[in-house]
Amino acid sequence: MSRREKTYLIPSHRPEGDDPRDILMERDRLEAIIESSFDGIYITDGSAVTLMINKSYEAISGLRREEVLGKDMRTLETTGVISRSGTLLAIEAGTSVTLEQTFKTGRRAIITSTPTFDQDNNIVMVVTNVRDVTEMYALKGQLEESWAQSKQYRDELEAMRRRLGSRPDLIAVDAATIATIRTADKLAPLDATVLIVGERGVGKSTVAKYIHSKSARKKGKFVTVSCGAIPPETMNEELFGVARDGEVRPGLFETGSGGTIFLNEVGELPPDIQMKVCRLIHEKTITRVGSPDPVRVDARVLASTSHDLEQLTAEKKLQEEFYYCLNALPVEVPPLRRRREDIIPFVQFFASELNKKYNMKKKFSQTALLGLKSYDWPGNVRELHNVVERTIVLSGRNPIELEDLPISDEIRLEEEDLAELTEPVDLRAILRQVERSYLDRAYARFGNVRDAAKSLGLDPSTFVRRRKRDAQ
Ligand SMILES: Nc1ncnc2c1ncn2[C@@H]1O[C@H](COP(=O)(O)OP(=O)(O)OP(=O)(O)O)[C@@H](O)[C@H]1O
Repeated sequence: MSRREKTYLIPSHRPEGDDPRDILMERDRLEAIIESSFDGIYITDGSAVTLMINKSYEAISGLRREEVLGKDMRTLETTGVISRSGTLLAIEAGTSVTLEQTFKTGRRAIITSTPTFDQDNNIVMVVTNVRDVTEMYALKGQLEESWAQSKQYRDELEAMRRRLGSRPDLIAVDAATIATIRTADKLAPLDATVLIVGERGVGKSTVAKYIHSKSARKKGKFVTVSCGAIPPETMNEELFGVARDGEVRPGLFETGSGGTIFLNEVGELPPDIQMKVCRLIHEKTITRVGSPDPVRVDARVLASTSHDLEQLTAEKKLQEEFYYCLNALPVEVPPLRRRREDIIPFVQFFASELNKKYNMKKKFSQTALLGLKSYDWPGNVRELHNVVERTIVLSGRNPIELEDLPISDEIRLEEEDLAELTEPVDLRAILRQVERSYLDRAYARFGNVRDAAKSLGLDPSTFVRRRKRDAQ
């Protein structure tokens, strides 16, 4: 800044006898204070001609010194350099004026113009404090956007909860799981065979039960047939029942009449049984062992597999007809590692169930939770349940730490996993920004620290301290 500009700063009149060197030093000191202010400062003389602006003003407004220095506020207003002049309003009103100002650069600020009077009550100077609100508006925009987004999520969750209302034990937080549940919702009322596909322990039986609970057959039985667990020699009798020597023993399929039959690991069924199940699906009839008479079984068939049925068909382990019989409406339950947002809710859900069961109050530390979230879970939800149970029962510590997990050796927390841990640091920064905008707004509204602090329930010294801190 040139000397000539500086001479505007200190009024030219001075008491007789003052040393001009002292005055110059005093002026420099004042200059330095104004220049180092975080707020923008804009000073005019009593007739609204610009005397000085500081660096912060340039930064906030995007205007350059030479665009405004020596200019009358009326000119700046009419040429659109600034929207409305606080200085002119303050001169007119004879008191402080606060308003929002837009600059020709598109930036925005809250300004407070305060007139200074001489002994004869003439305005000699107007000092305007300028606070940047561009960032605040950007933040406000971001905040509104995330509000809108979280409202959308809340609505979706709410809708999902309404649908899951009768099944509070069904965890579906990750978008991938929600998509699976949506598909299940569409298929549930159709009374058609659905093939539920997914790795071991992902929740295929759980989805089958869900479909049953949302179907017209929900009041009927849900009969699970563990296809791999029934010895082949007795399978026919167990599934289709026996009618021999006037004695009838109904099989599993018959007990499911009126409800749903769930064929778990359907690929394990031997070929002769596969064709009989096809008949059950298409004609809703079976024949008991020992009798040629058809018996009506009005059941819906759901099936699950963790194998590639197409490959089993190519290998001739699965009859082609049976494959087409099953595969018309497939639903995929993704592995847990592809729906990681479910992991922590699962842990919390299982932990609360197990704490009740064992009368404990164990919790997992945040790092342990992130460790669990980062693990790949080859055994999916079933493995997760086992790990949570083992840890709750065996760990001597509360909260349970990462090292207490039986899988801790296999967990490698990467930086991106820990990003969730460092989130509170970002959050703190965001909160500071929000706090700052509130402090600034209050100050702009009341024009003084005391009232602004009071409006926010703070004492003035805290208000000043926080404002200073948040500005850094
Ligand atoms: N979405 C879910 N909400 C709550 N619990 C679940 C969910 N998915 C799975 N589980 C629980 O995880 C365990 C394994 O689930 P489930 O038996 O449904 O898996 P699966 O895929 O049918 O297993 P498998 O392939 O071994 O037959 C069960 O204890 C089940 O209650």
